[in-house]
Parts: sequence; structure tokens; C-alpha cells
Amino acid sequence: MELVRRYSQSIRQTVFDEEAMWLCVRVIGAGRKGYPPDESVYEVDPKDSCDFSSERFEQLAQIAASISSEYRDVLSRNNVLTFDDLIKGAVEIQRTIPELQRQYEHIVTDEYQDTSRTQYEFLRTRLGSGQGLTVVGDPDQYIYEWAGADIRNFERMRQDFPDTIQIALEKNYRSTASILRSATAVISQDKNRIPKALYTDNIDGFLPTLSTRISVADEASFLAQEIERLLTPVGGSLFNGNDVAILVRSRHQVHEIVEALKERNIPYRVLTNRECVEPEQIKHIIACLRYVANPYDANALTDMVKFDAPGGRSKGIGPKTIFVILQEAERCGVHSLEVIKRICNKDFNIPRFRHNLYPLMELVEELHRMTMRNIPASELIFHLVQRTDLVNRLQEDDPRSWYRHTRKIESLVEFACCIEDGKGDHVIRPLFRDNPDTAGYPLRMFLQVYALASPVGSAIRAEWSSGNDGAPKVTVMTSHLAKGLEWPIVMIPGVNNKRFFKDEELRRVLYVAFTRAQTLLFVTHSQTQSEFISKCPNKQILFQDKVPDLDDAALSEIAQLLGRAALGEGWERGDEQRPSDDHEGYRRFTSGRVIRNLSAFTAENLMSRLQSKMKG
Ligand SMILES: Nc1ncnc2c1ncn2[C@@H]1O[C@H](COP(=O)(O)OP(=O)(O)OP(=O)(O)O)[C@@H](O)[C@H]1O
Repeated sequence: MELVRRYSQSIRQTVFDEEAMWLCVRVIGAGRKGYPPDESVYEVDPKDSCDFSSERFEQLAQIAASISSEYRDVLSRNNVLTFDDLIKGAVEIQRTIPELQRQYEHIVTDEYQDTSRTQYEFLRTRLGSGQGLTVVGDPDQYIYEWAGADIRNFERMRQDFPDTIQIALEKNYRSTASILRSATAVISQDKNRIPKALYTDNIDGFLPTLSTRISVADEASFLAQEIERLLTPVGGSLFNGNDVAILVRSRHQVHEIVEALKERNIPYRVLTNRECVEPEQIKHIIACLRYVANPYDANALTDMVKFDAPGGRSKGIGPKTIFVILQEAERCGVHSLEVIKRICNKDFNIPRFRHNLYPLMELVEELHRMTMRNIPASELIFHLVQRTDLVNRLQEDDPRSWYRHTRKIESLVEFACCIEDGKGDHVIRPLFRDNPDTAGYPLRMFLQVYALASPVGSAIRAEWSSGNDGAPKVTVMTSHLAKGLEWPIVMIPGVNNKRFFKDEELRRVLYVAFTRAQTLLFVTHSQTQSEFISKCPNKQILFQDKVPDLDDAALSEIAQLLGRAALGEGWERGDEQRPSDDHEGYRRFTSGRVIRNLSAFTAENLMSRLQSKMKG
């Protein structure tokens, strides 16, 4: 981004992520004849799409083509780049500016199997010599070919840098041996796969449960029932909702699952997008700062009001209001804050909106004025927390675990202070060529470093959940999004031939889903079982059709694998929560201090602590 900002002839204002792009497309599409109000229509998997007539497809394709061209226009009119544009632009800039080539001696890349050809070019041209390039990747997890990933990058690297040393990381520390065996049985049927001898020293554990149900709803209900059993009383002391993930192949499976969870009052969250689990208060703060830095950032505005309207408890700013504001901004060719101001200044006569938007406008303007005076980000955060009465509201809303969230706020302030103190400057600063003399630099710097440094900066968005009460929740998400993550208990519904058939990429998706599980794995299907499972050699000794019988010995073994206290070490079967959870005396501050006395942890002293952090 910085390369493009600095060297591109036209200075670009902002970068759209997936959600902002989607919103933009919706704004453009709204009002068009034939534009489907149900956005999911565009996400229909072609293999599932037999419900659409060919005429309807034709019509949708035409609408998509015209939206697409208008979309490109909107992007260029507003100086917006997409992520793809950024990469292409950066490669192009590097090609034309020699001093940018071969700039780094060492580059380390994770998830290398997900890189596109352009990304590889980007890496290659930035390197002094091939010796400095280290990549980590798993060809068995190559599941983003449809999004441009190119597995031939492994070969390209070997050709471009003939001295490349290849090291196989074959030891698995994550899963039980039984889970690893079943995952290997699935993936090793891929005849073109680069062979790997995966092994683990972990316990054997339970065979994954493979259950045939009569319908999709029955699959969901079976899994919900099993979750209920595992969370209480069977494994209730060891597991909570956060330990369970239900990984689906497509979002269309979510509905049945959510219904089944609701029926049993099991708290859940459905995660979509690339953003990752991050406390809502932090999302809110970051979104607010992003919006202050760039009022063109539609995504930031959406996030800001999604998590909590700033300026107190001003309710009533929902997606519809935002939608109208963005549409108006697009129509007038101004940013959304300008529209908000016009509404608040009565240029647009929408009294209901005015009332709700006024506190938001005031706060953003206040922060913007501070930003223009180059007030550091830590102080902006402090001001925001104070001004929105965030800590007190957290305490009221979530008396049981509000302190956990406030600690995250402290960490955020600490992080901002680190940047302001210049810690790690030698690494960070060369990456940013933003002019330090222009107004607003400290905030821009903070936001850019935050996005790069923190996995939560670009991390999974809680699209909707059963409540914002901080209670542990079962996660429902797609296997694609689950890549890189892990849970003690993983459930994979819909493993039938319709969703997982001969395509090798789908086999790898299933492999990714299997390998997210640490200790217990459940696989269900209601139509013909996927061939990826039915053709596993020795299937009968890889899976069981029963659910695991978690006796004390089994629970102790599992606890050990998960690094949790074993039975008898501070908790008993039936305890509400394990002691390693977020209880008094167990959680560490990022600073390394352990807070033992939570009674001393109050809203007042949090504010003074934040202040002393900023002074220190
Ligand atoms: N040397 C080790 N000793 C103990 N545990 C380890 C070790 N290396 C990794 N682990 C644990 O194994 C799990 C998986 O590790 P990690 O996420 O680094 O693997 P990965 O190869 O990136 O996995 P994937 O790509 O499948 O997501 C983590 O829980 C991690 O803490």
C-alpha cells in the first residue's frame, strides 16, 4: 500500500476490502430492475444452482456485468484500490524503479500455497538474493485456486533459486493420532499429491465419529445434541462453547445449524469474511479511528455502528441508515461524513436520522480535530474510551467478564504507546513512507502498523451471534475461513457427494477441515456419503459411528493434550468453568504482569492506568 501511495502518480485515498466492495456493489445495484434483494444469490455454488433457470442466470450475468463496469468507475472516481490492484500496482512500480528492487535480504512468507503468481513476482523482485527467501506452505491445503492462488509458485521458486533447500515439517503437534490418520487417509488418495509422512506423538484419542443422518436438519440436530452433551455434564468441566467449531462448506448450510443450536439454547456465533475474533470494543475503537482517518472508508463506518454507536448509547443507526447515507454520498460524489454533517446541519431534512447521527458526528469531528493537531493515537483512544463511557458500559452490560475486554483496551493503548515511543522503529519505519510532516501522520501510522502487526487487524467478523454477552460461543464458519485455526472439537456436516465430490480441491478443503480438530472430530452426511470418505482404505478402523464416551481417564488425556489442568488439579467434573479460563489470577496482561486481585480492577483505575501508560 505504501509503495503505491508513494510512487503511484495519482495518490489513492483508500483501499477496499471484501466487505466494502460488496457494499459498493450493493449500492450500485440497488434500484436496478432484476437486482436480487437477496445477496446470497450471487454466492450460490454453481454445483448447487440447479434451482435457477438458464434465463435467470442470463439475466443475473447481465446485471453483474453492468454493475461490474459501474463498480470500476466508482473505484476510479473515488481513488479506491482493491487488494488485487495494490499487488499489481506494487509489482509494476518495482519493475520501473530500480532502487526498490532487491531491497530486502530476508523475506519470510507463511501460507505460501495461497500466493498468486503476481504475489510471487512481488516477493522475488524485492529480494537481494534467493538465499533470503523462506516460505512455509502446505500443498495439501491449497484451497484458494479459484481466488488466484497458484501452486506452481513452489516450482517457480525452485527454478528461480536452484539452491533452495526443502524441509518437510511432518510432525503434527495439534491433533490426536486418530484424527491425523483419518485426515491422511482422505488426502493421500490424491494421486498428484507431493507425498508426506505425517506423524504425531500425541495420544491416539477417539476415532472420529462418522454419522449418517436422514436429513440436513437431522445432521444439525444431531450435532447440537452432541454439543449439549459435551458441554454439560460429560465434558462440561473441560470444554466450553469456544472449544467447538462447526465447519461448513458453504454458507447455505448455516441456517439449519443455527436453528438447531437455538433450539437447545447453545450460544453461537457465525463468522464470515476475513476478519478474526477480536473483542467488539476493540473493533469499535479501531473502526472509529479508521473512519476519523478516512471518512471515505465505508467499511469503517459500517463497523463503527455495527458494534456500538459512539457518543453514548445512541441507538437507531442500523445498516439501513448507513445504506442510505452511502447511497447519498455516492450520488453527491462526497464522503459519507459530509452527508452525515448535512443531515445534522439540516441540509437534508431527516429529523429521525439527525437525532441518532448527531453524537456520532460530534465525536468524529472532535477526534478529527485532535488528529489534525497530531495528537498521538494512544490519546485518541483514551479520549474515545472516556467520551463513550465505554468502561462503565462494559461493566454494566457484562459484569462477569467485562474486565477481560478492558484489558484488551489496555493492550491496545500499550501497543499504540510502543509505536509512539519508536520501539521497533528500525523495522517499521522503512515500511512507511508517509510524510511525517503532514497532519494526521500519528494516527495513519498507528492504523497501518496495527493492520500489519495484529492478526486481529485483518482478522474474522462476527456476522451475527446469539448475543453480545461475552458467553463462550460455538463457532460456525466455512472451512475456507478456518484455515490456520484450531479447536478442541470440530464438527463437519454435509460431507456428501453433492458437496464433496471428485474435485481434488474439495478433497483438500475437507482435509483442512479435518486438521483443524485437536481432540474430537465429528463428520455427518445425509445424502450419499462423499467418496473422499467412502473410498478411504480401511475406513472401518478410521471412523466410528458412535459418539465418544468421555470417561475420566479420557478427559484427563484430552486435558493433557490441550495443556489444560487435569481432573483433580483444581477442578472437578461438573465445575462450571476450568480454572485456566479467564478467571482471577490466571490471565496475563500483555505487559507480563498477572492481575490477581480483580476487586481492585475498576473503571476508575482503568482510566488512570491508561493515562499512566501513556505518560510512561
Ligand atoms: N514444537 C512444538 N511443540 C509443541 N506444540 C507445537 C509445536 N509446534 C507447533 N505446536 C502446536 O501445534 C499446533 C499447530 O501449530 P501451527 O499452527 O504452527 O501449525 P501449522 O503448520 O501452521 O498448521 P496449519 O497450517 O495446519 O494451520 C499449535 O497448537 C501449536 O501451538
